[in-house]
Amino acid sequence: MSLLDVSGLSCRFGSQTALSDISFQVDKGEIIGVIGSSGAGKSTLLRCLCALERPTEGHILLDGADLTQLSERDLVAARRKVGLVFQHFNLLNSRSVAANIALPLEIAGWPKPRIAERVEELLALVGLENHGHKRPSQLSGGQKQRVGIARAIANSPSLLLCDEATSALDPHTTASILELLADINRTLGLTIILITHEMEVVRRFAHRVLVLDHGALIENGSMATLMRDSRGDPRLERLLADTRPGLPETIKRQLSADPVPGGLTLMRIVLGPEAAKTPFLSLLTTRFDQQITLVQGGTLSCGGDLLTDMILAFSAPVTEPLAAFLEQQAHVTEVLGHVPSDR
Ligand SMILES: Nc1ncnc2c1ncn2[C@@H]1O[C@H](COP(=O)(O)OP(=O)(O)OP(=O)(O)O)[C@@H](O)[C@H]1O
Repeated sequence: MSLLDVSGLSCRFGSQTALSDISFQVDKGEIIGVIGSSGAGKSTLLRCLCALERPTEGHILLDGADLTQLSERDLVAARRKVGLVFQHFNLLNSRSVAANIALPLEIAGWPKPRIAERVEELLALVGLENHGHKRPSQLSGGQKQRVGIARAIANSPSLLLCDEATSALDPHTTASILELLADINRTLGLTIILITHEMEVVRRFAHRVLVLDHGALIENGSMATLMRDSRGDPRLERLLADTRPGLPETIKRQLSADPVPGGLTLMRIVLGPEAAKTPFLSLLTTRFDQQITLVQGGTLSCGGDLLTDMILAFSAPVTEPLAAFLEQQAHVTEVLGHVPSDR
């Protein structure tokens, strides 16, 4: 049984539909990235998943309990199963770092000595051993988010929801927070749903991607699947644009849909984890009478897997045997167009 089973979820505010008939499952230990442009419904989904919003229709089963059917009293207990990490940390500056982390444990009625022990354990887990006595205002943004994460996992939730958890951080700090979350996922087996508008974060961190668009779930798969399905879908192409190798402007200007006599054919090729380990380019050159140039791209880390996402220039028209070979070896092949060879 899945840890989380969302079925037929819709949420409307008057005539405004924020979520429309959404269904997906999440297994224990998965890291899911939820992405979509502004107004796609990400925050509404997050609020439904932590039972802060009652959906208009549908069911949300977390550990077998339907959040949409629970009484207010049972919801309090159910909400403890969901940890929340916020974009702006939401720490209380009137309390020390340790007391911020202790807060959910106090609310849950833990005895004081056990709280102190647990807080020490959590401070060590997030790499803030000697910072417990400080006020949040004395910490950097990355350290504040570490406190936010420690507080969110204090009660050992089944699910950690991260709401734009890295959007207020610089790229270096973002990387260190994602590393911490990946560590927590690996060591504690904690299931994580990360809601963000940053594709790069999803690409590096998530095992699976859910794409929301105008309240509908339009994609649910690995990063490799998303790359394949994005062909010809402007909504997905737009989301992926910043995170994929693109053509330089000078080449783009010369691109034609029709073959150019004596020119080059430009193709986007995505290789899955297995093919990404093979000497793919030399294989192509030796097997087929072609000169092949790497125009852009290389190997990327995608949620723990390696994918190669590249644009290649082929010196001669792509023959049927070559096309068949590419189709068989590559996860995605897409002819982008043709350019003169003296570009
Ligand atoms: N309480 C509300 N009352 C009315 N409309 C709402 C309410 N909450 C959300 N909406 C509408 O539902 C749609 C989805 O909003 P939501 O905030 O979930 O999107 P989002 O993907 O999180 O956007 P953003 O990235 O800008 O935060 C939007 O059109 C929004 O205006």
